[in-house]
Amino acid sequence: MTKLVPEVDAVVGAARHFSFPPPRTAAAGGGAVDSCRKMAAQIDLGAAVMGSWLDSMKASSPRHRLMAPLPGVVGGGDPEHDDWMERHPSALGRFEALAAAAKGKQIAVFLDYDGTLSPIVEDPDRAVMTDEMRDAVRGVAARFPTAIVSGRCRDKVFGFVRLAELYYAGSHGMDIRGPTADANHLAQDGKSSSSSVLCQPAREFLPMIEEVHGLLAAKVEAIPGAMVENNKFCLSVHFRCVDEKKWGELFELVRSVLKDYPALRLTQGRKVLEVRPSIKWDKGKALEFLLEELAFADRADVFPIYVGDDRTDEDAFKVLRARGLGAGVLVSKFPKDTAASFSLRDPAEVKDFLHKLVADAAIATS
Ligand SMILES: O=P(O)(O)OC[C@H]1O[C@H](O[C@H]2O[C@H](CO)[C@@H](O)[C@H](O)[C@H]2O)[C@H](O)[C@@H](O)[C@@H]1O
Repeated sequence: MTKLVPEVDAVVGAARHFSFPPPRTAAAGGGAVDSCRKMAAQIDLGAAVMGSWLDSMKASSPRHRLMAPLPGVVGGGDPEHDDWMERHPSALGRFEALAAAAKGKQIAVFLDYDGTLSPIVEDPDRAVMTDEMRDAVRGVAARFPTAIVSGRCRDKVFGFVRLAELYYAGSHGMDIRGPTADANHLAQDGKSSSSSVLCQPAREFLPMIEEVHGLLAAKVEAIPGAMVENNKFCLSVHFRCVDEKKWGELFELVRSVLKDYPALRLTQGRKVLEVRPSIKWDKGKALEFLLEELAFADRADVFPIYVGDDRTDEDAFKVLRARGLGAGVLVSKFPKDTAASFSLRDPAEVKDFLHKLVADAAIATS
């Protein structure tokens, strides 16, 4: 039986009213990472249901936009907006509360790339980061340990960010490397060094991913606008530029290829189907690994801040919430079910937030 199922239920299940700081739960409290390989166990995801996948693909493009509040009106007069903003206040508007919770603690910053540091665009190869955003990330990295956690291939996201002093967790956390130089040094060839690779829990899947990439790339040619991106340990099948009437056909095509690869699973991001190894590893596990790597895992005086916009970032938000640690910040203009505590509307607000973090740290140490 083919083992594919959308991961939307986990996100929907997170739709509760949360206070800040988030409550500690016993469930995931102690989960220190011994080694990435040890935690990469196989999981069974059950059977796929075509209808629910199509619903999920449609839900990856919400139409109900969060309005900027009108002067004197809490949320622009929209009760849904007001309710959502109450549960996920702006990390800028409530910056003082967030800074107060972090006061005296070691901050560590984890940043998703697409939709967080760069705006979503039609062509994935053109999702560049502005110099202003790079300056903001550089400033944060000079103060706090900072990581990029992306679904992209590690070298590709490094090519966009080009800051050697960061940690990079590519392929949804399945390819982690540490900083390669001090804050003023950029890699000469625009590529990252392999000498600082810390964790690759899906290495044995590389030949299979290559093979499936070839099969999928050839097949999706039949669907105008569809495109397969090779992210090394996972694949992205993009449908942003595909006519909605063809989404079902595209999904069936992907499923027809994956039925012969039960060791792979399918998840979903923003107008993208993600083909990944069926190992129990995601951005949440990558966050745990990095906290361990930084020797922060067992410290109560650590305040991780994770900023992301996508369903795949929910795994990291859930880790923070389960541990009662730090703050998850969802980047979204739309009310979404999320385990994050705070929100920001778009990458421009992310940039302002990063600047504020640096300014606040400067005041605290002056
Ligand atoms: O974890 P992330 O860094 O957010 O990466 C997730 C996926 O991001 C990219 O796709 C998304 O952004 C594209 C460019 O704006 C957009 O065209 C696409 O529709 C989005 O899904 C990237 O291309 C994927 O490989 C990543 O998995």
